Amino acid sequence: MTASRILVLNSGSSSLKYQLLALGGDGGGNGNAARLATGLVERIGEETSRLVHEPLTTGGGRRERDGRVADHDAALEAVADELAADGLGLDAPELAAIGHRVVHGGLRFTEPTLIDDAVLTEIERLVPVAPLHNPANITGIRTAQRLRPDLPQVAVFDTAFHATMPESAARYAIDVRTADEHRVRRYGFHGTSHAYVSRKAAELLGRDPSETNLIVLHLGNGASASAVRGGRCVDTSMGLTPLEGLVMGTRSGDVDPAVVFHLHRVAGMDADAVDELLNKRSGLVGLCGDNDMREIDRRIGEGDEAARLAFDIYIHRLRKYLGAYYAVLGRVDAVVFTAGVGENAAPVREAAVAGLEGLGLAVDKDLNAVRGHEPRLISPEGARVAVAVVPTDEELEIAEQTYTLVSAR
Ligand SMILES: Nc1ncnc2c1ncn2[C@@H]1O[C@H](COP(=O)(O)OP(=O)(O)O)[C@@H](O)[C@H]1O
Ligand SMILES: CC(=O)OP(=O)(O)O
Ligand SMILES: [Mg+2]
Repeated sequence: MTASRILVLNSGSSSLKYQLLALGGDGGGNGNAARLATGLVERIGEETSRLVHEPLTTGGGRRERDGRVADHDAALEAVADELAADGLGLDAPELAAIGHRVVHGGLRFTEPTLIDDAVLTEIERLVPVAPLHNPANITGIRTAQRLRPDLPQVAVFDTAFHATMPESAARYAIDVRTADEHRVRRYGFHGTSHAYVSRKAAELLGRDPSETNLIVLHLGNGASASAVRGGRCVDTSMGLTPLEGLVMGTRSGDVDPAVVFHLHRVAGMDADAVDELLNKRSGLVGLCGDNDMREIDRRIGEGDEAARLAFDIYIHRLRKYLGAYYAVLGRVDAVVFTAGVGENAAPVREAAVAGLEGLGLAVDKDLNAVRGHEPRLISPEGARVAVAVVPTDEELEIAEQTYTLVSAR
């Protein structure tokens, strides 16, 4: 059987990550998916944009291009050129569909969805509740439609996995009529990652996912925790928007909502100014000027007080959610770390569970220091609760969901 190619686009506020995969054919690694090319365009809109492209099957090496990429439209054009140079262009007949990561799907979208005008309008309507993400996702979709109007375009939503949250976790304790009228509730994000990592973690533990309870910590630039019972999400730390919960690279996570009125009344900041403060000038960058955990780690090593305090605040919040989700689940089989920080920052993992032996939680120092791309346990042998590192792969998950949907048409 010949494979179908799926191009996956993950458009962030200032970046475009992409992967081209072949699915449904014979052979190939990773189940039956083979990765053909991967890359990213970062710092879109700045003078110092950079494109990194890596063909994975042609034997050609990794290519980097520096120079301004004005917007997401130009970014996708540049990616299309790189793919074409490898004989993997968007005009290839093997290309079966384009899968898009869409961050906010609201109440309506809880499954992978074929994109038409009505779907696009609904994704646009959700821009106010995902202001950093949905606009970039929409540009990605429009450009892809322009380049290949004949191809199915599929949206895979970050919110979908969290649709199973019970009302007790999904509702805020505010006036019900106001909440319902404006659809103010907790949606949760990074769901594609939480779902993928939950399945992989159960596999690593040798357990049936339907009988496995997990706390999944997706710690990237954006960060969120999920409580997963038997493969279904029962609580997650992000809410109406991807601002609630953990301390992130540039986002505050939880604050007293009165901070917003206070800054309005005493500092004259309007809604947009506070929005910008909490989303872009808070979190690690607001606390110490850096949002990259590698840099923070280096500064801590030099005795930098601000970096130390930023790290401590980050860890304190993470531990609070760990404790909360332990109580939500009652029985926990594993705590699972994923995404850029979770997969790479051993000091974060160590500090997150330090002193929690009473809860059955510990990391083995040597196992925690191991680096790698495979799912692995880092808890001591025989530990009551496993602690694991499971690399996420949102692109593979989106490709598989996209392939399943278009193959069934
Ligand atoms: N080797 C590393 N050590 C510590 N932290 C790392 C390392 N590599 C990446 N990170 C962290 O991961 C973050 C990016 O995570 P990622 O999951 O790629 O985020 P996003 O998908 O939101 O762009 C970086 O900002 C940095 O803090
Ligand atoms: C929803 C979200 O926060 O996504 P990211 O981590 O990619 O910014
Ligand atoms: Mg991410």
